[in-house]
Amino acid sequence: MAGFPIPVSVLTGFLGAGKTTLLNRLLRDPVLADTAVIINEFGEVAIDHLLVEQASDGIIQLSDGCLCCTVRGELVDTLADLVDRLQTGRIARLARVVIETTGLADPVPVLQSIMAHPALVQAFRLDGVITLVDAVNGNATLDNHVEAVKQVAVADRIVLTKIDLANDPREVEALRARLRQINSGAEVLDAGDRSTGVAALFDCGLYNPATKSADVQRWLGEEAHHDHHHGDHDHDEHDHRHDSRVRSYSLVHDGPVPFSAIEMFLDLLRSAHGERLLRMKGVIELREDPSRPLVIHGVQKILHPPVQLPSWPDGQRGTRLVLITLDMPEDYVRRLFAAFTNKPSIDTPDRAALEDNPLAIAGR
Ligand SMILES: Nc1nc2c(ncn2[C@@H]2O[C@H](COP(=O)(O)OP(=O)(O)OP(=O)(O)O)[C@@H](O)[C@H]2O)c(=O)[nH]1
Repeated sequence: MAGFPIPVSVLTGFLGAGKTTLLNRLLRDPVLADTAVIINEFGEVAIDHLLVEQASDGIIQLSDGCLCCTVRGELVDTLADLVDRLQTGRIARLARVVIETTGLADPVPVLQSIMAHPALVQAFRLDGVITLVDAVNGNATLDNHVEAVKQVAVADRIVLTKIDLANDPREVEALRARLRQINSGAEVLDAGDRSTGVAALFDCGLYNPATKSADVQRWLGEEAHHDHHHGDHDHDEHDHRHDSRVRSYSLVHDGPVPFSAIEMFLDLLRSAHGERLLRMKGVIELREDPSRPLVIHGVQKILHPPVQLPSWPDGQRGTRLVLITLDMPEDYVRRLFAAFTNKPSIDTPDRAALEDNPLAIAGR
């Protein structure tokens, strides 16, 4: 059906980080007409809801005058309901969905619920995760809550809010450095900047409707261009104890890889460490069809149905995977990848050995 899959953006950030404030501002942009806003609200009064409504001119109405849905039950039901309304003509157009998660939420299950649902995965595509971090409380929040670190780790865009309230610019810079350390692939933007608008925050997906092309480099983030990780934490481990649990790194292989090898690599990774794999995205040069890159992305054990692009958009072939992990032994992943791409090092079992007995190399 025309118009599908509908891009979904997930707006997350800790309690009071400024999600609703930013959303209200964004919704004034006419580009966001025909956007449905889903608010994952567990508080008493839906103040967010009212605020969103006030700023809502031009946005579609979902039911009796309400433009946003407040989710208390299942997010998947709300999304399925939106599709149903669209298909039965009760909504004329639905160009985009924005899900504002509750502040305490781990965003990974939200992403999973879209990807794991056979019908929803056809109707929606994940555009990106926008994570807000409060410049005043951000450091303490990251210290105290691993969920906050996860929110930063899985982000495609990070927005620093309340910089105007911060007393010490050096602390803001330290926070900025910390965010880059946790997630070097995501752009870090300032909420107060005029440029931090719709264009900067949406369309993080692989396919960019503005340029009508796929931008692999932008989608994967700069991390993909360095075959090394950024997990060398020179911070005090006591202060930043959660940060070091989260790693983002890229795996790069020049030259084509057989589909079976990639499939087996991903299967092993997901079965051995699925819950530790927060997010994964990548492009693969297939031996069977090297001119058409295979695009994969996944959340934990769930892999979005892979798609093939008609050609290599930026001319740069090869296999590039970006992994964001929690408590996953990076060494294991690198060895596994090397084994399947036939680059065994001296102390790494080769692919045949892995296929014979995959559990024998379970990590360390
Ligand atoms: N000075 C300043 N205040 C801000 C900024 N962003 C948000 N605020 C204020 O911070 C408070 C919380 O903002 P909200 O937008 O409600 O935050 P939220 O993340 O939606 O909050 P929850 O839904 O409770 O998690 C409000 O009083 C906002 O006016 C900012 O950049 N600067």
